[in-house]
Amino acid sequence: MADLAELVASRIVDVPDFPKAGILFKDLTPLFADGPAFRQVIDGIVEHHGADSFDVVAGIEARGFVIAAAIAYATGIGVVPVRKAGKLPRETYAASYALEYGEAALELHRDAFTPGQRVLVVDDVLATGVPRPPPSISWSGPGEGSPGSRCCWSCRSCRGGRGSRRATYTRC
Ligand SMILES: O=P(O)(O)OC[C@H]1O[C@H](OP(=O)(O)OP(=O)(O)O)[C@H](O)[C@@H]1O
Ligand SMILES: Nc1ncnc2[nH]cnc12
Repeated sequence: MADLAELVASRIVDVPDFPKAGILFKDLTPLFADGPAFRQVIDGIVEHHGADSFDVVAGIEARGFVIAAAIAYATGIGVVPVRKAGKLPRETYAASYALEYGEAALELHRDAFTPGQRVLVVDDVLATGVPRPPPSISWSGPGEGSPGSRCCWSCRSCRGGRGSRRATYTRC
């Protein structure tokens, strides 16, 4: 796991003051672009959680889609997009939250999950950690209470100018 965390850290580029002054942006595009490294990370996530421990994977727009789709393909399960407001065509559940550098609202189709389904929720970076559903976001309706919330990598010291600039990555 330490090796994997080091691999991830080595493929992330820190971009100061993006998208606004004071934010140290963690750019994961080099990790996504490196086939062997990306595969190792996806396999590591699946191994960490256990391929039999979830029935569906949900990815948070937009960078979470990249990871969720890869996990879904690797495990042969389905993927549910958790989207920014207004993108999904049918009835949704929605929740608003504050990002490290703004506001956002996430939605998912009301019939995205069935009761009792175990959902692996993935995203690329956890900065404030507010929008991890659930329990941070209380999705209601079918499937309520059943998902296991997981963020792939949490990023400490993301906030430029606050504390150390050295980031550490831990799988939760
Ligand atoms: O812990 P937090 O403060 O919530 O920050 C992390 C979230 O912010 C980013 O998404 P963003 O909304 O910028 O969207 P993007 O993936 O479309 O770039 C990132 O991909 C996470 O979803
Ligand atoms: N510091 C950061 N780097 C990359 N993505 C982010 N999303 C929210 N904060 C972020």
